[in-house]
Amino acid sequence: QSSTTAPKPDGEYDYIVVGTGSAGGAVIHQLAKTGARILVLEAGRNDDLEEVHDSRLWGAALGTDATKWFETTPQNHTDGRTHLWPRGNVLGGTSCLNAMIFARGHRSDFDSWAYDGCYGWSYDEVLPHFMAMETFEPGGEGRGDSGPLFISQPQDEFKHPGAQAFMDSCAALGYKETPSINSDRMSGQAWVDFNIKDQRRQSSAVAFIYPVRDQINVTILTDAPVTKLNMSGTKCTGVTYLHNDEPVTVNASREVVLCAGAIDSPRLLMLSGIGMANDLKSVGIDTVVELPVGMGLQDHILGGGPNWETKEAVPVSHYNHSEVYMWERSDSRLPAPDTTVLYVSVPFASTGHKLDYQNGYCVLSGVNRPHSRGYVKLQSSDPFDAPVVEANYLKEEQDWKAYKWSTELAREIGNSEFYADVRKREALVPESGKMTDAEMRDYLSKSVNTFFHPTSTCRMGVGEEAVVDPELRVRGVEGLRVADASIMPSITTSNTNSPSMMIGWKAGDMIAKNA
Ligand SMILES: Cc1cc2nc3c(=O)[nH]c(=O)nc-3n(C[C@H](O)[C@H](O)[C@H](O)COP(=O)(O)OP(=O)(O)OC[C@H]3O[C@@H](n4cnc5c(N)ncnc54)[C@H](O)[C@@H]3O)c2cc1C
Repeated sequence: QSSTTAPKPDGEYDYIVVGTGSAGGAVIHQLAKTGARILVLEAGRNDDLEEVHDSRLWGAALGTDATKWFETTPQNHTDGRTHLWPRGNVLGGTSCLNAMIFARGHRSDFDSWAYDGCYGWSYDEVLPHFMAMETFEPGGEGRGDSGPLFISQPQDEFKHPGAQAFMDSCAALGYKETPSINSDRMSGQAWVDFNIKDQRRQSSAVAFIYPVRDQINVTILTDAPVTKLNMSGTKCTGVTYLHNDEPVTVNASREVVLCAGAIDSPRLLMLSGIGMANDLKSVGIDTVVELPVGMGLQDHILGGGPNWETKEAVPVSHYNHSEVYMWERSDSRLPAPDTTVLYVSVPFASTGHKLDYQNGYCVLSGVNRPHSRGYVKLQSSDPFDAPVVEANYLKEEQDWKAYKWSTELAREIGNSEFYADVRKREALVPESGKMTDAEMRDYLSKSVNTFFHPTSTCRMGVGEEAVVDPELRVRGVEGLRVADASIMPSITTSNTNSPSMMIGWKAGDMIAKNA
């Protein structure tokens, strides 16, 4: 872990924001406008790396020091494999690594949060925040036209032929196209919205932090890992972070806002004595406030089974290799989609499978309303020790059903006539294309990959499961909020960048209102 050598912050700060990811960037943007004195501490590096900015290089950013890696425990239902979870370690956090699909979520995601007591978080109430933060290039009802985050769609002249074949296959199977994944109807096949402007990534750093970083009230340190939240009784007074490898204490006169993401936010809370007493005791930490920190972890599965070898090289995507998605219901009795399928213009398999060719395409299959939940726990009281990450993929039978349904749909799409000219053969399945139930279960468990969407480890709510209240204040603690993907009571149906940004934006507004 590197440590900052920038001049030490010597001022007084109203707010300390820990982490500059999807949510943190939006918090900083909104708080900066208030004129309050803000210190931003980011553990990772600066974002001066081409791999982070060129949208076509997104996979390459994973091979740089802008990425750090967590690993799950061996998973019972994924053939005993562990799964690597990359996270952004850079100004802009994981918004600098992600595939740039911009999907807000289904109306029912937010309505269910509100129904469970998270007042202020229903779809109608979060929509103005989604709208305020964006400028949607094509425009339209329910979309923003003056926010700092630029959102576009693939342009006709650059659309990928394999993506077009996906749209045609879905239509031929009877599914209805939707104009945008962020329109009133999320279900159906669509050309995606993405946070890309002129082949450049709109990370939360570029969109939210750059416009305010030179303001006199904003101090930003990168390479400044926070190791602990400082507590005086049950009040959070500030943080300790590493400066020139030395621990330094800084105070916040108003609040500390924790935006370290779904693994590191619960980790920092637990390291500071906020967590489950028995677990903390087992690693030698005294409990200050007992809360179910780390519990409730969710992630989407992204299955990498359905792959096809092609006769020739597949054209290179002008964008991010995944220009089309379809969200659908695995059971027509469901009120909202619980699965996704998406075309990718390169081969992609999980660690459970090996592909023995270069040229190909795949149709990935996702479980987007998972019932399974896991946890994050500390392994020790050392802030740099890896945490225990138990994903519990496919623990609940309902998730198997949804996964099987979406994988079968993905196979149907990839085997359709619309790929007949380019397809050589389907990989990873018997030549007949048919599998027994046992073979299918084996294929599915080997295909499981993460969608890279961990959430819900510091859940917002009003009951015993809640770590933060609907204003995102840590329950029973003064001067401390959490604002990032960890606060989602349940994971959104969508990919998680857009809702994380909204959470940060809304948090900034809520804090500013109380200031
Ligand atoms: C490979 C990949 C592809 C993805 N693709 C998509 C996609 O296409 N669309 C989509 O919507 N989502 C996608 N996601 C998921 C999405 O990017 C994340 O859900 C989202 O960025 C989470 O935001 P966050 O604010 O919660 O956390 P993060 O963005 O991870 O931010 C946390 C920040 O806190 C910092 N931090 C952590 N610990 C400390 C500490 N101790 N001190 C100081 N700072 C600290 C980190 O360095 C980081 O900058 C993808 C993710 C990955 C990894």
